[in-house]
Amino acid sequence: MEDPAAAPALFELRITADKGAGLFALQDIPRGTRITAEDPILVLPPDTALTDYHLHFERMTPDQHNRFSELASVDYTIKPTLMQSIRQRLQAKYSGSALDSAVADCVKMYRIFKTNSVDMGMSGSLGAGIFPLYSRMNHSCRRNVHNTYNETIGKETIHAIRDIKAGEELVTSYIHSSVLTYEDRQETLHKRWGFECRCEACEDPKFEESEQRRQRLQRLGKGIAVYERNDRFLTHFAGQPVPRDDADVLSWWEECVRLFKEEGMVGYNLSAAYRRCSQYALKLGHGAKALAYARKELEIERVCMGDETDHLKEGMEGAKFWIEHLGKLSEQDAVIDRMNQKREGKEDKKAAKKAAKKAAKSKQ
Ligand SMILES: C[S@@+](CC[C@H](N)C(=O)[O-])C[C@H]1O[C@@H](n2cnc3c(N)ncnc32)[C@H](O)[C@@H]1O
Repeated sequence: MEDPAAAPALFELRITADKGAGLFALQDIPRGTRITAEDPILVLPPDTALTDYHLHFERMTPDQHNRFSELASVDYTIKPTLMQSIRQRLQAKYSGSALDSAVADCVKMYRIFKTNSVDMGMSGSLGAGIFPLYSRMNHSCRRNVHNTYNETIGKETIHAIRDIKAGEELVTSYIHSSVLTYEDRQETLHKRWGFECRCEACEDPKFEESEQRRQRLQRLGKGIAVYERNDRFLTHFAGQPVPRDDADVLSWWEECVRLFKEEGMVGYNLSAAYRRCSQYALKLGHGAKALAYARKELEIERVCMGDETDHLKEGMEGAKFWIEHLGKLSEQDAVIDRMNQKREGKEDKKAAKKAAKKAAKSKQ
């Protein structure tokens, strides 16, 4: 078996001029390559209260503590009432200067955790984690890698979503709703991660085209949401054009696919759009088209995650399970077709017999 430690490194950690540390490719990395699959340094359960952070901090080994403490940190403001609650909580254990430093450690830990953590599981259902390499990756609104917590293998993975050249920085997107326009992205990134984004998308000379695509994606998304919730009176989206019927909504999803691809958004958004195309094609009775879209979804899923997707079985979330489902439907259709043919055959024979009898009678 090949020793992974002997393989040439795909990337290295470098200090940048304006973004702190970041990860940089040491060789060309083809689309779909799994760049890392790593274990967390620390995981906090969902909805951990700030007043409980110290419990997790105290449980860390010296090695975990050192790796964690080296990470970047944004100086989030903490309300005086919350500071008071942390203090009260820690008073049971510490006093005097030890109490002051325990409070300071708790705040420090909170800031590092919030700056560097990533959700694990669907909408953070498994909590949030700090991962040694993920936590060193900078943001881009047009990322070149996809990161996800893969529950099947229990690791955070990073995959190349396009061919990456040696020397390029590996950049992911910190924002889930990647169709945010420039202003909204800047606001979110500044508030949460304390920086002004000057990524490829934000500094694009064809900025207007990108902005128009994102605005169009937002409008399509809103119209589709109104149609799919079957609530044309959603006041929030008043005045929003809405697809007329299923054929129309399929064409809207197809436009989303085109725009996501043009924007280089080759991730969850694109695979979800392919799924909707596949579902509407099926609803409209176009089985072959539904399967073709499902295969495209699977291709994107593999690029972003690899093949270990058993955790996506429930509700056919994973593309391979959707494809299996489509296969079963077409098997059922084939059985029904065969039954119909058999029945029609019997009916034809009966009719022929009857006609022959009638002809014989009329000859007599
Ligand atoms: C998860 S850390 C990323 C690694 C970090 N650069 C380091 O030195 O460890 C997030 C922080 O990195 C910086 N950062 C990430 N993406 C950036 C970008 N596109 N422009 C400027 N700063 C960025 C911000 O300070 C942000 O709060």
